Amino acid sequence: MLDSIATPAIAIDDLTRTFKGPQGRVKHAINGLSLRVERGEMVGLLGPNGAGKTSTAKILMTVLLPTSGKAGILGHDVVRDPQTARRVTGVILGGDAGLYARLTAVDNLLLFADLYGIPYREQKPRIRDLLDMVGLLGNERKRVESFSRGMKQRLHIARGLLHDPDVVILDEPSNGIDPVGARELRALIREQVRDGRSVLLTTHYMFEADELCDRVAVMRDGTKIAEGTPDSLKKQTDGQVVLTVTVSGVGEDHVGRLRALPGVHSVGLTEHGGSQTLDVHSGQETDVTAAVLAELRGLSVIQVSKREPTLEDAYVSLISQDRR
Ligand SMILES: Nc1ncnc2c1ncn2[C@@H]1O[C@H](COP(=O)(O)OP(=O)(O)OP(=O)(O)O)[C@@H](O)[C@H]1O
Repeated sequence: MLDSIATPAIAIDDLTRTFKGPQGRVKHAINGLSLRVERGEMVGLLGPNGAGKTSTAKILMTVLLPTSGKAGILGHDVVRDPQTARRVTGVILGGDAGLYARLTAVDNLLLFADLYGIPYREQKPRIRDLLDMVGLLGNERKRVESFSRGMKQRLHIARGLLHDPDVVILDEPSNGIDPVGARELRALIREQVRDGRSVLLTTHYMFEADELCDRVAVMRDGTKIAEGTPDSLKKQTDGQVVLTVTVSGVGEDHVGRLRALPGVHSVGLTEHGGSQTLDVHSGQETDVTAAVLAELRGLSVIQVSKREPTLEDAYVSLISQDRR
């Protein structure tokens, strides 16, 4: 049933990958993961640092072997038939790896077109189309070392799509990209699905997953702890409100005391240079505002507001529930 219309774009079954840690201790980077990406679907793989997202992406890219379990791209097993799996897969990474800084954009693409075995006469028109699509025409004769991070990322996309793959794996593509560049990047990613490609996206940016993905899977410690549409995950926080407090001077002891308050489900703390944001999740039936502010007495509270839960809130709630 290889590559038939019923074959999922990506099929991962009971996948495990272990590494030897210090003192020979076995560490499960992936622990029994099963996941499908259907044809024409974009699925987000979310999770905190060390959850196993990149290890999963690497197995799909055929650069890391699984310890057990199976993974296939369009029915091509990544261990038994890595060459075919690679041929149908485009890989788009974040950061500097995978591009030659001293070469121009067009020379980078010509080099990879050779590596992908694209016939010589097709290379130039294909490269021109891709440079046009990612908005780099006019800069194609400049060396990559002179490119901004956003321009490099657009070149990564062109590189990943050179051999016109049906399936695309994006590993944290917008890491370190400024908000305008990241928005352009999201539009480019969205176009890939419109063109009929199937996409697996790993990201730390919840609004990106919410905006782009048909479904998301949340991993923690190598295991999938939740899966569904962004809306279905948000619904799990139905009946919750988030009290957001901009403050400075909050420590772990404050967070611990806030978590213990009656009616509080979870607490998130984000640092932004001089200030901090506390997100306190609670049920609608209990107004925790007064109790929270009492715990923060003596600190400099800048702003207090209430809002509906976002995908990020659902994610934080899932991750902290799993911790308990
Ligand atoms: N080559 C390796 N040797 C030993 N341990 C590894 C290796 N690669 C990954 N790990 C471990 O496996 C676990 C999962 O790592 P992985 O990079 O897949 O997580 P991640 O979800 O992609 O994290 P991040 O969001 O930080 O990129 C981590 O504990 C990591 O330290």
